[in-house]
Amino acid sequence: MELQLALDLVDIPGAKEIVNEVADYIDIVEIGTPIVINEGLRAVKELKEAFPSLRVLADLKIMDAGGYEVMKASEAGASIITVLGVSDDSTIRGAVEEARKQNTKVMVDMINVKDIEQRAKEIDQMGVDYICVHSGYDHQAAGISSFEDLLTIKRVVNRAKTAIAGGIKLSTLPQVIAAGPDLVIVGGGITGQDDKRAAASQMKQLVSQV
Ligand SMILES: O=C([C@H](O)CO)[C@H](O)[C@H](O)COP(=O)(O)O
Repeated sequence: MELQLALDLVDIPGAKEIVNEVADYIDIVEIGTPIVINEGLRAVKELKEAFPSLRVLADLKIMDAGGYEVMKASEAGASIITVLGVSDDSTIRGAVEEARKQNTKVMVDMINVKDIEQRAKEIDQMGVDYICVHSGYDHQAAGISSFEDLLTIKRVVNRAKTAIAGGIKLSTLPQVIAAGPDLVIVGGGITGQDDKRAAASQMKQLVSQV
């Protein structure tokens, strides 16, 4: 099981500062959607250059033009790029085709997918690398968690790796780990702590036991 750090509410220097603190304990660093909106793919490029041994995920949440956008993120240094599960099949297939050419990977974010079971089965057949259940900020504010969705995808996904994101904290991590995702994505559960290094270290210790 791997740990991904999601960076959302910082600029490029702030992102580098946090990764400096926690790099020993994370497998993947995510350049979150808000950073991409503020700073563009330059953020992906700069983080990859600063931390070449880490995989960088570009959380573009692609909804259209999958092939083109995966190409641009891959060229910037991303190893994994996100596409939305609510997108048209052609967008997801285009993203997968381009990722294969670029030797990068596609993660499908299931945020706002209504029928998780049915859509996860369909997407799993499209050759994507990860299927991620996700309770985004707005759902978290409404008290919605994606834990039940994780159990669903664990049951029906056979080919892709499974991942979960959205409001995961040290206190909820053991329950998440027990469900057996391949990848756990944590943002505020690390970046919102006074001692980020300690939080990342404790989380890495837990996910590494599996
Ligand atoms: O994808 C995310 C969100 O939609 C903002 O772009 C976050 O990276 C994801 O939710 C993980 O962050 P936390 O919820 O703070 O753990």
